[in-house]
Amino acid sequence: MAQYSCVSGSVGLITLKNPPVNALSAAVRHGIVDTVKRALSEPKVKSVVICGQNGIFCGGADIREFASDMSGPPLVPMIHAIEAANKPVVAAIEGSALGGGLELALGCHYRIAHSKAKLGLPEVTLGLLPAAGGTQRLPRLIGVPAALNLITTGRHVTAAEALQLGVVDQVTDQNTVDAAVKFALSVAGQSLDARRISTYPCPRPSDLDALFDGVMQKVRQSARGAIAPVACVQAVRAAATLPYTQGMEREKELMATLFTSGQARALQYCFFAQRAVGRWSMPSGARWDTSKPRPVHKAAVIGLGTMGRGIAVALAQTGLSVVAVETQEKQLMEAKQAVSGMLERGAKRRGVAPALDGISYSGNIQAVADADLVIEAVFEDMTLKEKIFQQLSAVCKPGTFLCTNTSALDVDHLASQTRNPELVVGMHFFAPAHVMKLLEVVYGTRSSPQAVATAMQLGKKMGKVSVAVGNCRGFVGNRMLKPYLEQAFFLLEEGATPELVDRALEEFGFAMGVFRVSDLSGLDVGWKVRKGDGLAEPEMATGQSARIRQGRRYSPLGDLLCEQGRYGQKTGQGWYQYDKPGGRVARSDPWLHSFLEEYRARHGLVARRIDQQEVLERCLYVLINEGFHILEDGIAAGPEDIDVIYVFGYGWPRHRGGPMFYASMVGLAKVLERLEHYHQAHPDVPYMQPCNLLRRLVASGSPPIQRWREVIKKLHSQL
Ligand SMILES: CCCCCCCC/C=C\C=C\CC(=O)SCCNC(=O)CCNC(=O)[C@H](O)C(C)(C)COP(=O)(O)OP(=O)(O)OC[C@H]1O[C@@H](n2cnc3c(N)ncnc32)[C@H](O)[C@@H]1OP(=O)(O)O
Repeated sequence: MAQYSCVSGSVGLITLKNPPVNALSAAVRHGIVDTVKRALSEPKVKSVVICGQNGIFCGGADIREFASDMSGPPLVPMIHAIEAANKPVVAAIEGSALGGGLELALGCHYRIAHSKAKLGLPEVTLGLLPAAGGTQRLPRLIGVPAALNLITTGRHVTAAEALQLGVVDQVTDQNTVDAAVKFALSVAGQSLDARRISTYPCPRPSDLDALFDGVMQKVRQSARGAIAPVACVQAVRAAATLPYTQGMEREKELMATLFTSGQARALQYCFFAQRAVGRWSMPSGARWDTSKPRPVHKAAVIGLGTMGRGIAVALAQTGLSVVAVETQEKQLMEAKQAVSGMLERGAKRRGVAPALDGISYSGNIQAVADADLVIEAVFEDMTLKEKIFQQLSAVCKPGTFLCTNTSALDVDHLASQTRNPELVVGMHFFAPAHVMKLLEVVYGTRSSPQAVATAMQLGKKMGKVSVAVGNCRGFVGNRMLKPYLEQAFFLLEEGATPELVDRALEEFGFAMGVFRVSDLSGLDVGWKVRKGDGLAEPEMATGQSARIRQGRRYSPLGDLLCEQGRYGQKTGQGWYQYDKPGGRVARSDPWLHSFLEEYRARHGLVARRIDQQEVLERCLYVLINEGFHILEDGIAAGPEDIDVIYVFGYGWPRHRGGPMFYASMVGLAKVLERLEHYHQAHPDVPYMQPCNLLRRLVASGSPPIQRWREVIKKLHSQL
């Protein structure tokens, strides 16, 4: 709703009220229409101020309404009526003015923002465009290049930048509503002819075609198949080339296409999923709202390799006091320099002072004794980690939380090395740890809710999207990755090439296909893991047994490349060739193709034609199938957890909503049918047998993803 009052004798004050972000629900839009009418009709009112309650102007259209009820006054005529008013209307912007919220402000004649306010048109991140005149008014106000930047990226700008761009007229450090009322009094009675943005001519850059062609090319490249950024460029082009009313028609047309697209649904699902993962729960019944985190003032990192350095930087950037420990002297010296450099570069980018003093270094594990929380980040070597956890348990003050940055190892086993297993959790960061947004917080069978709550809160403080998951080999992300990678190897055995597989995945929207990513991260990483699992033994790579390991079909292709010293980008050769070790441009490698042909001949395999559809179905559906197993096992509490992990940690295209959402869009019955088909065609290929939960969901009529938790709950209660 919107509340109306008359203040300072002649100012109509309209306050938007819809906690927590004053989204423009039908009730709020009704409220605005009614209160604006009232303010304009009351003779004593000479000017109007629109503000939002609780320190936030408006978070935009109510996204929840998009999936249900779109009745109520539409935004476009509502904003038009404000702009057409014959009394000055001033927007008092505190907190955020985003999306429809900023479009409402652009319909006002003046905008005054608090210095801490953030403004933006983030619709593109929801698969939409600013369709309440935003694509037509903003370029008229701030010019085409700046408007294109804001609308196609959806980035939020500070009040200072908004002032510099000309989005707002004034920035204040004082009470924004008071400042706006004072301003409204000062402009009462003045002509509004020059204040209606829709009447401005759109500044037309001389190189208009070149500008739009260049932007469109860039946008298409980075959009990776997302359609909203492209539509945003088309809408701004309409502003630059058409009269306002025709531009508005074009905006509406483009919005209609986006609005009904699966991409908008996927991106809006992601928006809510990202928030839902914060409301974590554990099978024990412990939950986010009943588990209190303990404050962390001092944190420590053990091991300053690539991961440890990134974690130390991310911790220091939160303002915590950090102790960084590395027992190898040379590595410690190098790490000190590297961490300082990373902190300095990060601070420069953010325009703040580097947190160099917040971090101290030591070669001795004793230095972590008074830390509130320690993150172990040494090599993935269980024996080494066991030793460190035994030492930490002896050295640390009582109550210190002990976390491991393992990407796959058993958190319960590490906890069993300590005196207080309830204080142990996994904190699985993704490389580079100071950049990547994802954090898997892994609870073991004995982890206390407080330990989980503390790790989740610390993750949030570090700017991470933290997802609480159960303990199993590979947790959620890497457990699902395994069948995906294996499937890609099997496809090569059957006749595919790395180029074909990668092209299919990149056209689907991944930034890089599976083989390019493997080359980038280093083929030796997986090789080491497979060796640790007793799979990649060189003597096994010949004869009949080469393709059967531990009683299961296995492809040794990755191991064979590593035996040749082909570790990927860093050695200049892997699934592709590079111009030099460390080179970035991947080229098709004739050696690799001959190697694959020889391999197939040696094993009596006849190459067949494989199309992109098969690549996608086999790689993605086995990954999804494992996701269903993870839900069935209770390792992830809901599909949102899996989807957030894949979008933020594994480059899954956001506009496809994450693997589980994608499955729901494809149709669960179809996913089941294709898995059954491939399982029958390749009975020895692991991971293709459809999961029980998937069958169960299909049998219950393929309910929408929001209702899967009910089916899972029922399934668990029957076990
Ligand atoms: C043929 C069909 C044609 C259709 C024509 C339609 C014409 C429509 C015309 C115009 C359309 C305009 C589009 C929009 O305006 S889309 C919305 C754009 N706005 C945003 O993207 C902002 C989203 N919100 C945020 O970025 C943040 O929430 C922020 C406002 C910065 C506050 O952040 P923070 O303090 O961290 O709080 P949370 O993010 O945790 O949010 C708190 C809860 O509020 C819920 N929320 C937030 N924004 C919205 C919203 N716009 N609508 C509904 N709900 C919202 C959020 O989900 C949190 O709740 P919960 O935890 O329960 O999920």
